[in-house]
Parts: sequence; structure tokens; C-alpha cells
Amino acid sequence: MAKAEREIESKIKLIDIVIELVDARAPYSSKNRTFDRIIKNKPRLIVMTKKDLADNQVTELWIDAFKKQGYEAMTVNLKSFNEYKKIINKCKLVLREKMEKERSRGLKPRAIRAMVIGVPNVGKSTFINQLAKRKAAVTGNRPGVTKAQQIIRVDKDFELFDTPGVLAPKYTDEQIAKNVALIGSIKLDILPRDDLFIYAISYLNKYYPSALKERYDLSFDEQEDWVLPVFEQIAKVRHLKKVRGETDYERVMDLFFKDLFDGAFGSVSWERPNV
Ligand SMILES: Nc1nc2c(ncn2[C@@H]2O[C@H](COP(=O)(O)OP(=O)(O)OP(=O)(O)O)[C@@H](O)[C@H]2O)c(=O)[nH]1
Repeated sequence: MAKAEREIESKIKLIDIVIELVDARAPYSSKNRTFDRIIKNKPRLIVMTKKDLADNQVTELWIDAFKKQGYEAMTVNLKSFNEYKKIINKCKLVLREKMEKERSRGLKPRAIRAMVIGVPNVGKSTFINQLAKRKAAVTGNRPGVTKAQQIIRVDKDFELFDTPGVLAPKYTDEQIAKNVALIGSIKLDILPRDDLFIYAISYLNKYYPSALKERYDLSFDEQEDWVLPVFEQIAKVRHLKKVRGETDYERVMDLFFKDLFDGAFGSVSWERPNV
């Protein structure tokens, strides 16, 4: 087992609940399934971040899908004031029965201890910093917690490790690599740019045709030979200069990806659950 995995595994033993952050725009692709092996049966809350950038209807489908798999799931916009509190409240709710049982057995009331995990760029630091800003992190000098391990005590009922568990997504699957690139979590150059461009345009045409129409006055039939006409149309609408009489395809792709990351197509989810 790799060092990062071993570290996460040893911390998991010390906590009551894992908060697994995934990106709402691609909740499957922005998960690393190694976490499942490490976490095993520990209570887990799946939090889909970046709710504001995703398609609400699709996010609702994902919440249902995760619940069907037996997970607690919710979505948040961590950029919205105080929304992180919903995560804490949900953790408390998920563990209410367990904590009540402990109390009824005569155990001393104690805070729930949680840990955040996720692949890069899903909002782990944003969430942890929001908690840390309000409360000083205290070095854990309790049993089982190493000196270097910092714990943020949010209130008397909730504590959080200040360092998240991070694992990179697995890019072995090309579809996962595409989705993770399209949500901006990895550099685009992991894949041939034109493949990614064609995939993204085709996906938008299928699921968000009005976004393409609005931005580029573009609509096309997948059955027809559409790729070159799409390049031409984007170049025309955006008044791109021709280079030696030819459309500058690289510039078209630059423009498209800039538009994409600037949110020009509105709220877009890049994957849907298999329902
Ligand atoms: N729009 C939006 N942006 C968010 C949200 N949550 C996080 N972000 C942004 O996403 C980017 C990545 O957030 P981080 O908190 O750095 O993510 P991380 O998981 O700690 O990333 P690593 O440090 O790479 O592991 C930042 O630009 C955040 O401002 C959200 O709910 N909505």
C-alpha cells in the first residue's frame, strides 16, 4: 500500500465519520475508489461541492444514486456564506443515534471527530480553512493522536483533522480523464486537446444545446459531418482572423476552453448516474 494510503488508513481509525468531497459536476470521476477500500465500513458522508457550477437536476439524481448505494449524500456551494455549516450539521445528524447510544451506556459525552478526504481541487482546503478561521486548531495530545496532528475543535460536539486525506484520481479510464479535465481539476494536456474539444462540444450539443446556441449560434446534427463546420462557426461568431486563408483551429479551441472555464455555458454536469 502506498504511503499516502497508509497514512489515511491510520487516521481513519481515530475518527467517527469520513467527509468525502467530490465535484458535483462529475461526482463519479472525481472520486478515487481506493478510498472505498481504505474507509471500509466507517460512516461516510459524500459531499458534492461546487453545487453552483453543476446542473441542479443532475445533482439531485446523484444524491438519489448515492443514497441507493447506502451513502449519506448532500451538495453544497462552499463559496456561499456559512454553507459549510450544513456539512457539520449533517455529520451530527448521521451520528446522532451512535452518540446517544454511547451516552445511554454511561460513556462521557464527547465530540464527533471527522476527517475530510478527496482528490485534488474538490474544495478540501476551502472547507477546512472556513472552520479553522473561526476556531484555533489545537494540537491533539489525546490518546491515539500524534503530536503533529492538529485538530480543529469547531464546537463541543464536533472536531476535524486539519489535514485532509488526498489521493489523485485514477486516469486509467479515458472517460474519467476527460471528465476531470473538463471540470478543471487536471491540466488539459493530459489528453489530446482536439479529442477533448470534440467530446465536450458533442456532449453540450446533446445535453445543453441551448448553451451552444446562445454562445456560438451553433446547432448541429450528430449524424452529419459536424466537426469542421463547428470550428468554422465558432471562428465566425467570435470574429477570428484566418491564418493564410485557413481557420485557426488552435485559437478556436483556446476560445472554447476559456469560455468553458469562465462558465459561459452556465451550470453544466459532465456525467450522469446510471439509473
Ligand atoms: N464555485 C465554487 N468553487 C469552489 C467551491 N469549493 C471550492 N471551490 C474552488 O475550487 C478551487 C479548489 O478548492 P480547494 O479548496 O483548493 O481544493 P482542494 O481540494 O483543497 O485542492 P488541493 O489542495 O489541490 O487538494 C478553489 O478555487 C476554490 O475557491 C464551490 O462550492 N463552488
